[in-house]
Amino acid sequence: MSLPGSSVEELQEHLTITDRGSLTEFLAVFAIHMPVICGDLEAIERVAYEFCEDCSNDNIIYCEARYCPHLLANDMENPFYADTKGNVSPLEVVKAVNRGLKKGCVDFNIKVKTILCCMRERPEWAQEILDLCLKFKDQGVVAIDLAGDENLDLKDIKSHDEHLRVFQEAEWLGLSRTVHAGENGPAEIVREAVYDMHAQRLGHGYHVLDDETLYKAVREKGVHFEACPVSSHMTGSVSTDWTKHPILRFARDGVNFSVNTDDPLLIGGFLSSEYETCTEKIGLSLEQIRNANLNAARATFLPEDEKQSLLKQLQEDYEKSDSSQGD
Ligand SMILES: O=c1[nH]cnc2c1ncn2[C@@H]1O[C@H](CO)[C@@H](O)[C@H]1O
Repeated sequence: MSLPGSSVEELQEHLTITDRGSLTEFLAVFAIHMPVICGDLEAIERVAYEFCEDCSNDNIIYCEARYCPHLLANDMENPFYADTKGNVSPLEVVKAVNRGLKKGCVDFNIKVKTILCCMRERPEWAQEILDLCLKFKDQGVVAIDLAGDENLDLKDIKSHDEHLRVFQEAEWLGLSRTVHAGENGPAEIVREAVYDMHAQRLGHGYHVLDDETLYKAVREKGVHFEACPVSSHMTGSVSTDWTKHPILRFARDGVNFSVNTDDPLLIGGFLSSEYETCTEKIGLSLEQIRNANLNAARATFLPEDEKQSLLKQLQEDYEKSDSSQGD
């Protein structure tokens, strides 16, 4: 295996992004570590298992984690990250992730579901990803996503027809949908995600603010914004001035948004560091962060009864924490 650095600490320096750059630079880091686990089912299962441990250590009680099975597989003619073709299919990848999560959820007393990502640069994978979502609908896969660099699509400001088709089919089949849109791309991609791809949630979505009419419409529609404060800054997707961060406006306007981590390995922190950024840099209040978490629970892709019990648990925990502070 070839990896930069001669110790874990040195490797970490290559993987953790400390300077603000572009989304393209941000995504380029995946090329360092992904070839190491790509096609290695044992490693993939272990990563999924340890992900539960990391979540639990950060006091997370429920999480929807997203990944693209094809990026971890190596059985295609041109594997994305592997140097050579192997025999690990996207199906085997999903099974390995499910095994790791199943065990991890029990051992660390946490609930983790998954969202499978289509990639903007590989529309030819989309149908198989939809098929995998449907196949594993009762085994932890809760939704379909579209990830990747939005600027790739900017030539005609439109996503690939195949992605539109697959998301329309997902809606038709009753599968939940989220789309990375308006992160570094324009408001038009948000419009497309909501109206042409029927996204109930948006990955990031910040640039909706460039179009006030659209902003009003999606706000009224109750579309949920999955904001990722640290990464939004690292990818250069928002202003360098933290106090002008889109989520401040979202919070003020009562927009349905939540606080999430985007690629903890790259940003070198987990959910608590996002909260820290929200309070210390952006200036959100504790109340606003709690509201964001309640929004997150309401916007989960869980069945209604599980959603209600998650909401109840959060509310009870917040009340408990308030009353213990009053003592
Ligand atoms: O912030 C992001 N915007 C767009 N694509 C992303 C972002 N973070 C990660 N990925 C891409 O989506 C895949 C599944 O998570 C990752 O492997 C990466 O290629």
